[in-house]
Amino acid sequence: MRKSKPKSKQTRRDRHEAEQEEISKLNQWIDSQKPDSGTNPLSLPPLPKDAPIGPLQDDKFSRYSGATMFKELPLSKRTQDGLKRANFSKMTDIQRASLPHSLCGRDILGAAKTGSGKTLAFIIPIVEKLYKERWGSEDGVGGIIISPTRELAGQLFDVLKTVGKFHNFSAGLLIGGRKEVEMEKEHVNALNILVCTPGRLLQHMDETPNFDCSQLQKTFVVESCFVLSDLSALLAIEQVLVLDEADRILDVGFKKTLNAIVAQLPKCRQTLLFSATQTKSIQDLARLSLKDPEYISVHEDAETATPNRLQQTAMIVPLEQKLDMLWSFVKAHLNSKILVFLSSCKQVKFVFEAFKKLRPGIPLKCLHGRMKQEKRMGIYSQFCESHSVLFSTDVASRGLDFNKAVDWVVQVDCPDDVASYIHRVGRTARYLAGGRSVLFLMPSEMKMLEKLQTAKIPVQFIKANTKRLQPVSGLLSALLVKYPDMQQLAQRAFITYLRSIHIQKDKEVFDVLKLSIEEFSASLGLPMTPKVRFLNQKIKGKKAFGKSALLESEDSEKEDAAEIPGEKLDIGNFREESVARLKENLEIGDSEEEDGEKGFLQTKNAPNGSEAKTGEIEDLVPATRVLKKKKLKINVHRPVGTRVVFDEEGNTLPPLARVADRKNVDNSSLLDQDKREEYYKNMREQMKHVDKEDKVLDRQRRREKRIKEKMKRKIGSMGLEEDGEGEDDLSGSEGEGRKHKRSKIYFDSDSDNAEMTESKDNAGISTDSISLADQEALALKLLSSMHS
Ligand SMILES: Nc1ncnc2c1ncn2[C@@H]1O[C@H](COP(=O)(O)OP(=O)(O)OP(=O)(O)O)[C@@H](O)[C@H]1O
Repeated sequence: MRKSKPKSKQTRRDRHEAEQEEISKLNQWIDSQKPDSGTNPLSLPPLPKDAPIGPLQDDKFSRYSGATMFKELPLSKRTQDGLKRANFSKMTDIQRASLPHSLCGRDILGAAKTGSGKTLAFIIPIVEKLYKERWGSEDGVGGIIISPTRELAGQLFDVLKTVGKFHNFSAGLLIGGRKEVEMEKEHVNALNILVCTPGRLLQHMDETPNFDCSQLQKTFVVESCFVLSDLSALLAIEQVLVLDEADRILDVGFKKTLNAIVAQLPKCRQTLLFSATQTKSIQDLARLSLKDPEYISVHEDAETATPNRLQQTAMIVPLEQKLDMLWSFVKAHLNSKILVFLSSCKQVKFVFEAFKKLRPGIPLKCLHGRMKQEKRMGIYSQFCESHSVLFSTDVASRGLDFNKAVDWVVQVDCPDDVASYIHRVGRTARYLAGGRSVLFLMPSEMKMLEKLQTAKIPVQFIKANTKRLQPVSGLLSALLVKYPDMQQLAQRAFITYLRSIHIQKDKEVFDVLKLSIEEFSASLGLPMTPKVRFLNQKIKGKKAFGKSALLESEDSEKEDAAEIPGEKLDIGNFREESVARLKENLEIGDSEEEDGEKGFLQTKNAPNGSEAKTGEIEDLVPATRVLKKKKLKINVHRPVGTRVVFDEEGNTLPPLARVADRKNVDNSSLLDQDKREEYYKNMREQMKHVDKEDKVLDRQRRREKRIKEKMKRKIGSMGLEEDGEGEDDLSGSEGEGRKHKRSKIYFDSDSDNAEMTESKDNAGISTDSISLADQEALALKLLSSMHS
């Protein structure tokens, strides 16, 4: 926000008086023209053109409810200047409907389609409120905006800086994953507006000296962000709490953190909640102590729940063809900006690394919750700038407004529910822009299509043209042999995907037993299907999984534990609620790591009914402090060095039982580990051999080519016409021959794709990639050796 220049005493006094006068006029204007509670300003006719704005004769003021332009609202000149400078002049529907109410201090529960301008609808009231309260640096924190993800918090902070450019407030971005927490603690009390993620806010509430919210009297909550004002100042008069993506912040994943935050806020506050998929749960609203909130849902009666300019399609893609389809899609849209959603961090990592090595011809990026914060922010900014493909988990699904519009949203893995679908596709077609989306559905997930249609989401079902598929599984097999690290990534992707399906709440859509597991494993390039312990019982007797000689993977076991701490048991035995919690934990892991850790602690109670109950009781009593990582209790009576092992039901096993059990039942794990090593060793040998052969062949081809070119030149110099078709015949290597092939077009390819040349295929690609010709030759060899 603006840095004030040194001014003379007189100038400061004059300015102060002018501001005082402006504030007094604004307050009179707001008071005299207040819309009635419960009315919808959108239903009022717009002000007549050229009608006077603001103070009229006889101490009257113009009507601001029903206004269509920002300049018709009772806003300070500083805010008006900030809006003008950012070229915001005409209000969107949600702004028109909510601002007249929020400016006069009411609590708001706002819902509007994605990309419809909800951010300004809560930033403006905060800035205005603090201005009218004459909030200054010595007053401390006056408003808090809470966002579920760090990237979204960063984006909201930027909007705040834009609108508040001409104000004198100080504002701070407090998000997890940053090392400067100590420095933050020193400055946080001097900030007027905080934009933060829930975990970091709570950390400051708990750890920062004098960071005391008990003085808060008013809070606005907007769209899954909270804005709380002045946490520390003794003279704090009013505060604003904003929740952006409110339904997300209010759901189970953030429950404890939010309860702990709210417990430290005074009950009397203005609260603004906004989301494209707003909560209507009375319990949620009670938790926030909303007072007669204005429920503003501007698109409730709209024909569709998604933006009108969004073209949405869905198609059936069997699990084992998802990567082929994605690859074909990317290759057909090399000039687009594409956002690809996958279900877990591991999926994202694997697909990103694999595709990067296969060089599709467009820069690739990935974003997930396990990345370092600086990297996350860097990727987010880069994706704003350039045409590229961003593989992401749901961490990018809400609120983000990528600067240069996203052309396509591709949902490779089915969203958890309708709300999640709405937010994901909402990353495109923002404000007045158009956009397209495609959803891959497995045959077993077709119920999702029905649910979308019931929720007024116009998804057009299209048939995939499988003839145009460009298969990649062969290439992936080759990659896995060449890069041992990729084997691990593939295995982890495989297991976490199955787990993500297994723990889904909506069993009508998600059924892990309907998945073709072996084919899926092969499609990732894995030579054998890793054994998934949690599916063991279900696999037995099921035809779909029947014939596989499953390989137990110790690595994958570790990975499972890392994904969901405390979960070593058969999730199938969990109560529905516990499963829901696990799922939440997975999600939180993506959005807010520190919260995620806290959530994980709940799962330890899950297998045991009574302990789970304790967790429920805890939920009801707002903690003053959300649990940090639970300290391990040391059992002093346990002999040093003994390992406690749990069976699939959660019972402890005697120390040697597991070994004995393995002996009796299955010692294939160790054998298979050896087999696997052997297999990869053989593969590497074969690859070396194939490599040698290829080199010889290549040399031979090049020699032939040189000879032919020489002959051609000779013929040319003898005055004979050159035969155009002969050129193709002379093209030396297979790879070069392919260079002249056009990339296949799949779906509605971009108009300019057809111009794409092979040289573009090298853009943004890592140096350790292998050429397409090499890959294909290798893949063929491998496949034939695998079948023989
Ligand atoms: N009055 C306006 N005039 C012009 N552009 C606007 C206006 N209001 C918002 N925008 C632009 O519209 C885009 C979407 O706005 P915003 O991010 O606030 O949407 P949203 O409703 O919060 O979306 P989501 O539900 O995805 O969070 C932004 O690029 C923003 O700059």
